[in-house]
Amino acid sequence: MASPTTKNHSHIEIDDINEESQQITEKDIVEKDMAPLPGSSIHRSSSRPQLDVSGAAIQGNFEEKDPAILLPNQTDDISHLALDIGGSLIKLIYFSRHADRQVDDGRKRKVKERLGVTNGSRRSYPILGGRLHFVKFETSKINECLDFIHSKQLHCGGMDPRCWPSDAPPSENAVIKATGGGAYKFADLFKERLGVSIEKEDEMNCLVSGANFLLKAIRHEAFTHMEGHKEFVQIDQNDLFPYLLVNIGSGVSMIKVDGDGQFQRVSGTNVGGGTYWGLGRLLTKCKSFDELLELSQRGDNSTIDMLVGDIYGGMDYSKIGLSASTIASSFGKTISENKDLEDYKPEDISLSLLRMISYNIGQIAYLNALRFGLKRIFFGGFFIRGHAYTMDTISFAVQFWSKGDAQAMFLRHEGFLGALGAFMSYEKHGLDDLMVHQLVERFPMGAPYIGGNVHGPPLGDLNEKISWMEKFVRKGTEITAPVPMAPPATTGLGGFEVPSSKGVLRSDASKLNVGVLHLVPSLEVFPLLADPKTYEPNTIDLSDHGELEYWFTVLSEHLSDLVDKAVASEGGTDDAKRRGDAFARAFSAHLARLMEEPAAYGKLGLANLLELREECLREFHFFDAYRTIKQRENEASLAVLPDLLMELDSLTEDMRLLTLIEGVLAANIFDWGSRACVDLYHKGTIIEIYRMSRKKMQRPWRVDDFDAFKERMLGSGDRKPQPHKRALLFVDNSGADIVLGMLPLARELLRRGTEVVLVANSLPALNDVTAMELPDIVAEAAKHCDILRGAAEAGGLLVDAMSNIQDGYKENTPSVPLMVVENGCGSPCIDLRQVSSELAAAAKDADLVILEGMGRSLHTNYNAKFKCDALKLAMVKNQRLAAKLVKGNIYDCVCRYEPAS
Ligand SMILES: Nc1ncnc2c1ncn2[C@@H]1O[C@H](COP(=O)(O)OP(=O)(O)O)[C@@H](O)[C@H]1O
Ligand SMILES: CC(C)(COP(=O)(O)O)[C@@H](O)C(=O)NCCC(=O)O
Ligand SMILES: [Mn+2]
Repeated sequence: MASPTTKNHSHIEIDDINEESQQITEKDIVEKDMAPLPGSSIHRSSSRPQLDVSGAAIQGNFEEKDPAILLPNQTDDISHLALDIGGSLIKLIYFSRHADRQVDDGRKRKVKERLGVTNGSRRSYPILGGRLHFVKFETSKINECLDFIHSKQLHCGGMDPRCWPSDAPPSENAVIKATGGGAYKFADLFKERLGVSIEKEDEMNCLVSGANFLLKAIRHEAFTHMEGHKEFVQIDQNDLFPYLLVNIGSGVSMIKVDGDGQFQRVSGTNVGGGTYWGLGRLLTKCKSFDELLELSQRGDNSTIDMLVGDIYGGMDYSKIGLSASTIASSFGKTISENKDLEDYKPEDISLSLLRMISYNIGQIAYLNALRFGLKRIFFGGFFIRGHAYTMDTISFAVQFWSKGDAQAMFLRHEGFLGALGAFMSYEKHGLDDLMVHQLVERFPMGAPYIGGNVHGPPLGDLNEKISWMEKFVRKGTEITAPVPMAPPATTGLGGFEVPSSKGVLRSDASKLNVGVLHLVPSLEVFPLLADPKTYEPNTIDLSDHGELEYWFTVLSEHLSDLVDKAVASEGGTDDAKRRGDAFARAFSAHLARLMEEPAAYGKLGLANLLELREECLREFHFFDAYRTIKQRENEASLAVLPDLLMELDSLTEDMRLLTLIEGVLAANIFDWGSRACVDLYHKGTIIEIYRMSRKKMQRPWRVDDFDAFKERMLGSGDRKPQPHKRALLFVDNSGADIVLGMLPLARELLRRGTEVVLVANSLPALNDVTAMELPDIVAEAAKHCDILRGAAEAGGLLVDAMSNIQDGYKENTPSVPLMVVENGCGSPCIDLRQVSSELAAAAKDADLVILEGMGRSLHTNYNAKFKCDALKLAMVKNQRLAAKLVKGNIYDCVCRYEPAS
């Protein structure tokens, strides 16, 4: 019987949030390896501490997912912290180890044995997980930075990452990598205050290795931003170089990048971010950079700038392509009038200044690109600050001067390039070896609200985090989403109109356009994808505003029911209620944030939203909200399974196959993620609903390739086809769905000599069955079925689970095996670019893939093409999706069969 499982979810860490400032700058990124990487291409200085890996041994169980490495001969204290101390801002990156240790159950051991799963794919050494946190401070407030490092003991990183950060004081030779001018300027202060030495890394080198890493390893890193429209650019790793990197910090560096470690600083300009902020501050009396930026949004630069129209009596100078609204001379109007500074609106000054500087940088950048024949220009640095108008202005300049030949692109981690490069220069981290599919982006609870500087000690535990959420939410109006989308507005000739004042630039929020990137070294690309390069998991692209609005409403309306289930799953205690409330607030805030700026967290599809919801639940320690429901439905379904099997066995082969597919589709109605279905459940018992659903299974289904599938399975006439060798069944919900739908189908395949691998979620999501739960369910079902029993035994599934089952069966079929693998996901949808190594290994011999359920086969993968035969089975439990995807109605069914492509 499926029992509620308590998985080890401790890898879901709490992001540190500062209560005092209500600002967070923790941009947790990447987890990383601890082992040195041979042949790594980034520059490494010989003076840096090296890891002594002699005598390295795996500590603990070799079978463990990410066993720690013991380095007995390692003596150096190697810091897990890197800094970029610039003229304006300090960028800090630190590493924290994943605290999780996955449960190493019997199923996993068996699967590894049988499928030959390795730890990670290509490596000869084990990998330690972890993640990088991204923080920034104003350079003028360096003491806050030092306090932060001290409070988190970031400078005391010992070598054993499992107890890192440690409480041990830094040893004599503790070293922190740092780049930027402050690495020189503040070296003594670091020694004095923290007792650590700063090891300086070259700034340009760091910028380049940081940018190369981001462009290669992070899927939605680079984007264009034109006329308010943000579009992510898929970078082909093999066609990245050469490019121009323009880092707009206090000053501006322009670097021609030809490869890893191959670059030349070809130009720069002293008119940069420091100029905007410095001059702006003097001219407007603004107290912060963000205030200045916000002012610009309400400004009208035509009161300050001399426009072409001012010179040409309101006319365009069309002969040379200049519209009347083009700026002829920045600040030019202020000379001809008898006015003082006070007579100008600070808003107008800020805008004029912003345009002046952004255009200028865009133009110089383009000229340098032209000098070297570079088509692509990436802009980084914190001057950009994710600000739509700044990006539009730069893009416009590049487009205007290049006549559309060159393209400006921006980076989501804009200001962290140098710090990232400094971090990567630690020999042991080897971030540059990471593959894009090993990074998973997560969005911490604070993401919708905060960003900015850290003051005071970070938050510690869940309780503090909830209080913070409560306190923050009480402030009501502050929870709005930030960066306004500039409206499409150009004159067609030259120059933008005044930016829209629609929306507000929340000074504290828009900085967090990056989420948390976890490194999961064991993730792999699903080997059976026909073309991983063009594969896009999401069927529904939420960049269509109507679509976005609809799905946001669906998820919002579902929220209270979900909270009820989550709270009940934790015993309905006051603590659970408080957590439930905090979860609802956090998730709603994400939705609000994304409603304002759908691309804030990278390209947004429905699958991302559904996953975000699960992540938010886990963040507030709801590890399995539907556990009781799942258990109840499993029991009810297992009770009727023997009758169903008998009924199936009495049918002819043809009828049986049809009845089995009907059964899968009918049982897919048990979906607690669908509003319509949840309403249904109030109207009858599980078995009644199942029967009703089966009765309604009239063919033809809305998408009905059953006949083609049947022909492949059973042949036609005298032709008896070879059975498939191995089928991967991506299973969906617990209860009837798995027990009365997918297991009987698995049994049929087994009966026909096909090995079956049940592919289930690694973590709970809605009422989906997990890989952990499946062996118990299979064991229970096997009590009623020889085929299942033999196969489960052959697949090593019954070793633990069946230990208390009395043996009453004759082993008359030396079966093909039935196995269970986890898919590496914790969401109702599945992104096949990032699956577990177990699943990747199981896929090697598979020649049939069956995807079941709306999440796995409609919201995601409906359009996926496979190298092998594929069957997609789902009941469409949402009216809009039915109409859009299959031109049908709610409860219509999809049976899509696609032979190997
Ligand atoms: N909170 C902020 N405080 C000061 N400057 C900021 C802030 N946010 C963005 N900026 C802009 O970012 C610039 C600094 O960018 P950055 O990439 O950190 O360069 P640097 O390494 O020179 O400090 C500033 O000159 C300013 O234009
Ligand atoms: C979350 C789901 C994808 C789960 O469906 P399943 O994969 O279990 O068939 C689905 O229930 C869904 O799209 N729900 C939201 C839409 C609605 O409530 O109508
Ligand atoms: Mn489901």
